[in-house]
Amino acid sequence: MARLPEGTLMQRAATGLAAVCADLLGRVYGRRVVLLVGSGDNGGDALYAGERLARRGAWVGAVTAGARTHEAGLRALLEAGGRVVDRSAIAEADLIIDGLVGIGASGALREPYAGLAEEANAARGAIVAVDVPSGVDASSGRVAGAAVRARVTVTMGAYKTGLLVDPGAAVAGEVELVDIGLGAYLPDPDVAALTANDVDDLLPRPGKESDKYRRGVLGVAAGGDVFTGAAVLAVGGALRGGAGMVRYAGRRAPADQVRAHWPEAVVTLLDEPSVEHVGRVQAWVLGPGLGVDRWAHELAASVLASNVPVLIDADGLTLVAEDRGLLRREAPVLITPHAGELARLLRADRDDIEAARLDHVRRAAAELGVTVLLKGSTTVVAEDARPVRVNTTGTSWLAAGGTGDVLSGVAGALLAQGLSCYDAASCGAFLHGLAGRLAADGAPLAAADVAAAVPAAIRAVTSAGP
Ligand SMILES: NC(=O)C1=CN([C@@H]2O[C@H](COP(=O)(O)OP(=O)(O)OC[C@H]3O[C@@H](n4cnc5c(N)ncnc54)[C@H](O)[C@@H]3O)[C@@H](O)[C@H]2O)[C@@H](O)CC1
Ligand SMILES: [K+]
Repeated sequence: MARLPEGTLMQRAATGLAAVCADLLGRVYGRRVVLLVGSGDNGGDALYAGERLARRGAWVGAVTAGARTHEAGLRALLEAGGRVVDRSAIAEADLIIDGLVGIGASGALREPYAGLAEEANAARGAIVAVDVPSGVDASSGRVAGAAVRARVTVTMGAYKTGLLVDPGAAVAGEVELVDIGLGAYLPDPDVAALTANDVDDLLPRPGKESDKYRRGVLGVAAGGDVFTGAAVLAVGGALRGGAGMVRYAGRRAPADQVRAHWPEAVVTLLDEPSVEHVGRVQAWVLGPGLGVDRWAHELAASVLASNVPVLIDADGLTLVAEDRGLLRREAPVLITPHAGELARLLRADRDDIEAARLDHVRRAAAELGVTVLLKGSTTVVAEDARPVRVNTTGTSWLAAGGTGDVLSGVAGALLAQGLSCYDAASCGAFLHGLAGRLAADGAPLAAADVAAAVPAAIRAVTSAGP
């Protein structure tokens, strides 16, 4: 890269930041903007953006929080008519620019930074965070103490992992990337996100010589006398996810429900907890609504004794948490826990997992020797020696009963069609998240709607274009 004059990157960052702020304000002239300025270059970005807004007629006040302040940035702000103010100005601001700390932060916010973050959160003005919301660890999404809750985060040069992974993602608001001329991505080699084009490339498509068997047969061992719906939803997800055929195996009550909802599925009523006579499948989904009694345990053992990939979810995870020996098998295993289920599997604390999802999903993959899809408001997929894939689709409306059963069906169908656990999990999460958005469209959804929207999600990635 050719050498850039010192400060060029910061000027580009400030220009992008000021443009986003001006958009958010609508009219700049006469509006009150307060800058929270830390001692590093993150504060410098805020000061130069403040200079630009002051030149357009905004009232701009800087609250300087550190022992030092970016000297040239402060001079520029003062020359443009801005001023240094005390923290009481925060409450009256129309817009607050958070330049306390960026990627140079370490550990929980110290005082006075932490208190300023809380005051900004309590104020009426919208907050624009510079690079990352202060208090969020840019490389992991960890929040160790107080953190700014931003309306918009303007991030420089690259999407930081901490903006994609909770709890950081939850406080970042909308994320706007400013290209400062370093290329759009400064790759963190340990984290990746699939795009619609990646998913399009990975998705299996039926060819001329395909028949239902060659397209992939998925076995579903799910549902019990209590949770019959889980079986219906998992089979629905599997059919919409492109399995050539779905074989359902289970007890009377869920089997009757599956038959009634899905005449396409081949149903085997099990008298014994064994799948020996179910017929050939290329992969299994095990666990949604299955129960955790002795019968369920034996059925799980029978499924896991097969030589095809198995996706384990829900009650299946409770069963393997009690008997980890079930996971010892040759063929691949994909587990799809939420934080509580992973806590039981790792004998860890649920809150610790929520606070450091990347660390725990990596640990689970390494310790259990399986592929792990950790569900949550950001879903992450880990496999030993591969980058963690962070899912960028999804919507909070997906936090509804039964959506996880649909996900296991969709990802299971991709496994049966020959994708690896890693690709099936990450493509499954992508399509499921997108289907959730399409189904919700700003309003509550039911899990069955998500399954119904999976084909539209597949069409959307196919037509996304290169
Ligand atoms: N690196 C680059 O190429 C560019 C960086 N830019 C900006 O520069 C930022 C990074 O600047 P710096 O490296 O100066 O670091 P920061 O400004 O992110 O933070 C470092 C300062 O914060 C203090 N600090 C660290 N942890 C703290 C804590 N927990 N509580 C209170 N204070 C704490 C440190 O003592 C240090 O003075 C980026 O986030 C971005 O905003 C942009 O100007 C564009 C170009
Ligand atoms: K910041």
